[in-house]
Amino acid sequence: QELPGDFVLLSQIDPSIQQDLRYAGRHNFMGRRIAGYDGNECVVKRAVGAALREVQRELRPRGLSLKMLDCYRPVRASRDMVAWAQDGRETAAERRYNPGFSKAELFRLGYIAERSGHSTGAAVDLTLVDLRAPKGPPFDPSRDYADCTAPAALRAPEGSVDMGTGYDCSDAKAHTAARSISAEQRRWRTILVGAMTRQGFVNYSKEWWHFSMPGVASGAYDFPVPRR
Ligand SMILES: C[C@@H](N)C(=O)N[C@H](C)C(=O)O
Ligand SMILES: [Zn+2]
Repeated sequence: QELPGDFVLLSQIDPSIQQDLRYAGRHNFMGRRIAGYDGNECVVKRAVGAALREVQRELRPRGLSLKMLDCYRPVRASRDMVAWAQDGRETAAERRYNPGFSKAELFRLGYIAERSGHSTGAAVDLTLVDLRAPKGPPFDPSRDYADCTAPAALRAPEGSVDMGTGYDCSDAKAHTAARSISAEQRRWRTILVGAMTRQGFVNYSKEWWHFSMPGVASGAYDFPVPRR
């Protein structure tokens, strides 16, 4: 597959890193595939991919794996998010991701960026999978799950360790340093942030899952996320 600039498929750098690009399907805050996500394939700048391979190398002997939730994001996807946030409607399923305020506030409060670092290939959203834990149920789009701040057994399943909130939970509980989580949830966040920081990534304080690599970005791109 031809990719512009210095972009690579993460699967070619480290196929052991799990991928569940949530914006390529229905299990996300918009409840549908987001524009530009033609496939579930993590694309990043080469330096980011190399650093993720090193993070994975550190985690694997501990029985853990990275799971990518978002990688390179086409500019058209951010435009789709802006239009959705301003459409004046809000379903209960959408509200699960921002239980404390309306989706129209998501950009002003810093939970989604109009010009996202993801579009440069230098930012990623990710979590940890405990390779020794049982697999857990799949996401069922017809079910009424509890909101993203609820206990893990009640919220939509994500097939990953319990970080205290679901992915893309726009709430103070998702702030990386939140005090309102358990010691075990804090321990998982500390493991993820520690492993990523050691390879040069910087965490975004409002989202335990969002990391970027300084010095790698060189402009925003709009090619579609490829199919596998
Ligand atoms: C939307 C969320 N996954 C995210 O990535 N937020 C940051 C702020 C962004 O949009 O760049
Ligand atoms: Zn992100």
